[in-house]
Amino acid sequence: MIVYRVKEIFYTLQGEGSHAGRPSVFCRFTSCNLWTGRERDRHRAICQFCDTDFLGTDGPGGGRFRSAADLAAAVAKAWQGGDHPQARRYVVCTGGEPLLQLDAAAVEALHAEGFEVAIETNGTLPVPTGIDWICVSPKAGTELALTAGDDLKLVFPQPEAMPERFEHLAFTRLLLQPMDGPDREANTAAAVAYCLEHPQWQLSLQTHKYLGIS
Ligand SMILES: C[S@@+](CC[C@H](N)C(=O)[O-])C[C@H]1O[C@@H](n2cnc3c(N)ncnc32)[C@H](O)[C@@H]1O
Ligand SMILES: Nc1nc2[nH]cc(C(=O)O)c2c(=O)[nH]1
Ligand code: SF4
Ligand SMILES: [Mg+2]
Repeated sequence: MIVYRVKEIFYTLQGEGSHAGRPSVFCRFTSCNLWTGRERDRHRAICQFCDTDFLGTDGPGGGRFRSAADLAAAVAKAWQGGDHPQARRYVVCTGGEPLLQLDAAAVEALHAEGFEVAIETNGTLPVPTGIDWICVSPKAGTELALTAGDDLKLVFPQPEAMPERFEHLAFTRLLLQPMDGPDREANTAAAVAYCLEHPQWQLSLQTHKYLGIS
């Protein structure tokens, strides 16, 4: 039986959010509940601005893993940082929407391989126990199932999901990330202006795109 479908597994720096700059293995799960991933469906998706190819299992390190232990072994194989007393191994589970697949067994197996486990999620699905770092990125037109965590990283601007709506939630940090696409420059300027006026919000840039790394 195939348990986990993964688009790609790769080692890079976390580009976004509070852990930007941290060496990380990215485990990108296939599929999302807010878009099919097909360009022809984008205009009618709930989430229309996605910057990611999460379809299939054909990326570097991707595949179909038959158990949590197999998945964790593939993640461990991708880690290139060795072991150091001041740097725990770090895996970022993303997608697609990782919470369609990531379960307590996978989190446990990743812990057993020595990883601290982070997740990037749209916040619409319940989380399994044991995840060490939760980043929720809310999407207009959806209801949040996850209203507490570490980073709340809002892609900006989304007219139907403005920052005020999320300020009362129980997150350690509130971040605005400029929406990439044809208006990235204007969106970045608008996000800078918003943070300057509302200092409870901080800017999150997608630094990997500026650096030209994955
Ligand atoms: C591709 S998503 C995968 C994880 C999950 N489905 C989610 O939406 O959080 C990873 C991160 O990229 C952000 N993102 C996606 N498209 C973006 C865009 N065009 N500009 C800026 N951030 C984007 C998401 O909001 C999320 O924080
Ligand atoms: N370097 C890098 N940092 C990231 N942070 C979140 C990402 C994602 O796609 O979830 C991402 C990504 O795709 N690459
Ligand atoms: S929820 Fe995340 S993965 Fe799904 S389409 Fe939106 S940004 Fe992409
Ligand atoms: Mg990305």
